[in-house]
Formats: sequence, structure tokens, C-alpha cells
Amino acid sequence: MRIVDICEVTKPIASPIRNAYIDFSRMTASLVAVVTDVERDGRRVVGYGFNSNGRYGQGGLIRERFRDRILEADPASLLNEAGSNLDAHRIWAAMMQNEKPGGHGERSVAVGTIDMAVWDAIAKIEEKPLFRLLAERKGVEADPRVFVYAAGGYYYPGKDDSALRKEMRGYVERGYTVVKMKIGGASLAEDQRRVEAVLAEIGDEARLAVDANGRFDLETAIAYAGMLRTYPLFWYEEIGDPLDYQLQAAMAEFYPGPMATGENLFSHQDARNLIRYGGMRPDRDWLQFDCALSYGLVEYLRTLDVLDRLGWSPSRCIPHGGHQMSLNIAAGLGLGGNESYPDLFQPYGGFPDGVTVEEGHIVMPELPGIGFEGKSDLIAVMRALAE
Ligand SMILES: O=C([O-])CC(=O)C(=O)O
Ligand SMILES: [Mg+2]
Repeated sequence: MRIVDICEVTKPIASPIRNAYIDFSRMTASLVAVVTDVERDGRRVVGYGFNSNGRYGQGGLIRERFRDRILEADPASLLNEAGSNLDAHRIWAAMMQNEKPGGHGERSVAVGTIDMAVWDAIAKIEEKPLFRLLAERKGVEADPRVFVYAAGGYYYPGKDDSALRKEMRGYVERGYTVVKMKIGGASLAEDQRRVEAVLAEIGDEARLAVDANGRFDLETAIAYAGMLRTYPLFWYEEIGDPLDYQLQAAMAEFYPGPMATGENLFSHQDARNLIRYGGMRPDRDWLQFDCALSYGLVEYLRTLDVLDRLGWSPSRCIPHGGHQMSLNIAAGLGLGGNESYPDLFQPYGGFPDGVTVEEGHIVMPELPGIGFEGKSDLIAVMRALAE
């Protein structure tokens, strides 16, 4: 049993939207295939992965460094003890040889993308949904019913309050009970008007979360907190710079409601620093680390260990990114849910065909691997890469 090839292609996921920090007019994502010599059901097992939106494709790093380290390793060194399957932890170690610690940069995105494809292959070789395999290995019960919320509410040219309300109404009609919108890309007064427009639209049918994408300095963060805390928000997300733990800690004094952050922290060490120094409150705040951006599930398992040691339940994690990999982690390891972008970043985001949102939850279908084969537009793009 061995990995015979690793293919990467960088694909556009461009759109005219913007958040408080970036626009997505040139956004790209890496799509990766890990091709094995294993056959299941008369078909070669190929694992697939891609990176989340918000960081660009990683073709350079994947092709120049990480792919070759796996392909040049002794194939037997990448298998589990029994030699019956690939071992994600050993493959991860092969990728990360000769890499210094710290200064994570974006190699974490390249490694996370390959790691996703490795786990897809492993679960396919075992002929199980990844969420079942993860629960089994951890000795816990899987729960295929996962909370999901609708992320959107971006700024884009010509978008007025009525378009924003219509977008949010669409999410509520599709079964979501929590919707998210961007703030920090306009004046405070304008954002307050937008927030009030959305709250008037959704009434008590759904809750609203807001996301500042790390835009605010302390003064602005506090000014927004004074405005936002008058509404019953689901959370106030990524208020200041992702690495400014002191700012995050200070916000607890000004914002009693739930806060969320972590999508731009890319390692278990960074996650640990957030918990140590960021003043996050385990009874109400949310952690959004996204394995596809942060060295993959092998590293995410370390992050969950760190959280456990520091008294945090996995149910406080609702990852960023809206991909099926995190849906599997949520269903298998008891996360609090997952992000979803109902109208964005297709075909990569979303659910397998036929899966619908009901009362803010989806039920995972029993598909081998991560479940990409159940999403026809996505698997068509994936198979074009490697099958
Ligand atoms: O706009 C983005 O970069 C995505 C984001 O923050 C989120 O999904 O929370
Ligand atoms: Mg965010």
C-alpha cells in the first residue's frame, strides 16, 4: 500500500464581496489529490482536500516542498503499525521534517490541505465516513446531527439594506437559525443601521452574529462593543488583530456577550496562547480554528488536547471555513457546530446533495471518506484533477 502521486491545482474562488479587511476579487484555493494504489469497489482510492477561503492557494509550497517529502519517504514508514492503512500522523511528520517551529506563516495552509486529502483516503480505505472513524478512534459516540450557521452579509458594490435583508431572509427560509454579517467595513453609524435592519428582518426567527475580521484597534473595538452590547447577538467575532491577545482580553470588560475568534491562528501553540492570554471565557465564547488553514486534523487533534487540558470543551469550537472536513470533525468529536456559506465559495463549500438544513442543523449522510462523492459539482472538479 502506498501513495503513488500527489496532484495540486490552484483554482479561482473569486467574488466581488469584501469584509472589513480584504476583498475576494482575486481569491484562489488549492485543490489536492492524494492518489493511492489501493482499490475499493473496483475503483482506485484517491483522497481529496482543499484549503479554506481567506488564504490563497498554496501551489508553490505544496509542489516545491511538501509533496516531495511524502513521495520520497519510504512508503512503509507512512503506514500504521499493522500496515493496513496510511497513518496521517506519520505522513504529517514526513511533511514537517526540516521545518523550524514557530513563525507559522502559510505553510500551515499547504500542510492542512494535503492532510485533508490524507484523511479522506484513510476513511475511504476503511470504507467508513470520516466522522465515524474519528469517533471510533476516540472511543466516543458520533452524532451525525450538526449545528450549522449561515455566514454572509458581506459588503459589495451597490448592496443596500434591502439587499442585505433579502440575503438574510433567504438563509432563514433555508432553515438556518443563526446568520452572520460583516461589520467594520463602514462607519459605526452605518454598521449600526445595517445591524438593526437585519435584526428587524429576522425578528425572533434567528440570531445574528457579527464579524469584524480583525479590523479594530482597541478604541474602535470598545466603541463598537458599546453599540453591539445593546442587541442580543449570537457573537462578536474577530474584533482586533488575531495575535493581539491583550486586546481580546480587554474586551471582556466592555462586552459581556459571547465573543468568537481563532480563524487566523494556525497552530496548537497559537491556540494555547489565545486561551492563556486572550481572556476567552469557556462558559460563553467560541473558538473558530480551521484545520484546513492550520496544519490539518493531525494538528487540530493537538489543539483539542490543549483545550481539554485548559478546561475547554470541544463543544465551544465552531470552526471557520464551511467545508465538509470540519463537519466530520464536529459530528465525530463533538464540536459545537460548523460554519456554512450558503451562497459563496462554490463548489467547495456546502453539503452533499440532498442534505438540507432543518432548525439550524444538518444530518451527515453515511458516505465513505469526507463525503465529497456526495456533492456532484465538487466531485466533478476533483475527479478532473486525478481520475
Ligand atoms: O470573510 C472572511 O474572510 C471569512 C470569515 O471571516 C468567516 O467566515 O468568518
Ligand atoms: Mg470570520
